[in-house]
Amino acid sequence: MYQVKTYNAIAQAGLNTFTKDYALNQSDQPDAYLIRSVNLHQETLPKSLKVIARAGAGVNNVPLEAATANGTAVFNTPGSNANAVKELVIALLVIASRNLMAAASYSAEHTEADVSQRTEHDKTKFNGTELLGKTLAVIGLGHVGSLVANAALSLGMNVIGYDPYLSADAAWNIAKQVQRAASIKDAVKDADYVTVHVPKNEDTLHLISTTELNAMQPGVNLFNYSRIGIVDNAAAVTALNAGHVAHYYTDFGEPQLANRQDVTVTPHIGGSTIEAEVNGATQAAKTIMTYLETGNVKAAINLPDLNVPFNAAYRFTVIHENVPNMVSQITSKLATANLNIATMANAAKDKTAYTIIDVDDLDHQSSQQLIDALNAIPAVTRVRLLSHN
Ligand SMILES: NC(=O)C1=CN([C@@H]2O[C@H](COP(=O)(O)OP(=O)(O)OC[C@H]3O[C@@H](n4cnc5c(N)ncnc54)[C@H](O)[C@@H]3O)[C@@H](O)[C@H]2O)C=CC1
Ligand SMILES: O=C(O)C(=O)COP(=O)(O)O
Repeated sequence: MYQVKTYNAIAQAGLNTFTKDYALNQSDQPDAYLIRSVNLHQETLPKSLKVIARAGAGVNNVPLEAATANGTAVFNTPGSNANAVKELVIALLVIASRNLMAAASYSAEHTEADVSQRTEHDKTKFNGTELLGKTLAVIGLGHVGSLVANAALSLGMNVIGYDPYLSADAAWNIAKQVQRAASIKDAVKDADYVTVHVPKNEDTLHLISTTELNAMQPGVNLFNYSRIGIVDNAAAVTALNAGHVAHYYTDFGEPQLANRQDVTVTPHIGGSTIEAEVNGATQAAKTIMTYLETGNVKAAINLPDLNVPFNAAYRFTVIHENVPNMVSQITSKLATANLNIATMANAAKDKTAYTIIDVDDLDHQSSQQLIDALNAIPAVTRVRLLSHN
């Protein structure tokens, strides 16, 4: 039985994906975590933990170095909630252009006596503009940004994108009318609306700060549905106070943003639709099962891709540092145990490497000795022995 520990509200339909070989929240020695936004940075990851699956996109809440050192694979569920974020950002573009928040609050305050005055006479206070023909800058054109860019095009907007690290797969999803900017400043200089869809990491902290805000034209509307800290909120408040930024919409509250007419904070609901939650939880559960049962890896955050059909009787998987002489050390331990290798594959990503070795015969008595010997190789962080049930 595999043990899975869940954090946050995980959609039941996703949890139902687990087969009868999986128990949920029954052990303090879990094989897997299935999480959303819980902050794991202060947690000590148990040695039993082989995999963390984040239902959703951002993994800034996961201590990636500690996970890698623990031999714990980390996955997210790319794209599972991208449509939810896209729809929210498009809604906010419409809200921004029509001054909808202020208009609705104004009408909500009406009394029977002044309803006619408020609905007809005062409507001139809430004239809006149209999105048609306006310019949207999209910073980050991955799963979310590409959908936002394409949807904005279909509303008749001019769309300028900036993403220096765009993957080939992501590029295929972007309509050719999206103009490509060479820098953030170029992307935002003519924009009426600027939206940011990048992961949070040390390179994107304060990606939008004073310099970038000053490069925008007065009256710009700014959207941060990525993460707190990607927009420098202190710089944003200065730009709002100066009237340079007209309105700031974000999914991430902070005291300095509170009680301002020119800031709209939503409570981190970008991915909070029934559909996105089911998609993410289902994808995460499948990822956990594939990794625990086969050791195969596709699109992990901290391990290389390695996909070997599991046809042999037994499989060793070894996570180790990406340093010379590892494969020969590993195979020499198998040779010492008199094991014949049926299939073997190895791949590396950054500082980490991963080796899969399939064998047909294994003497159970000596298998633990072999696992111990492999674990004793200094740069090895995790050894697993898998077999078909
Ligand atoms: N508010 C919410 O509930 C949600 C927030 N998010 C946030 O949005 C982020 C983006 O999500 P996805 O589009 O699904 O991720 P993704 O990984 O598909 O796309 C991110 C894109 O940002 C680009 N990028 C990275 N650094 C950049 C930089 N310095 N400048 C410009 N582009 C850069 C990458 O090349 C990639 O194309 C997530 O990492 C997460 O933090 C995602 C989903 C829901
Ligand atoms: O997927 C993401 O990165 C999100 O921000 C969504 O977070 P959540 O799963 O709603 O806590």
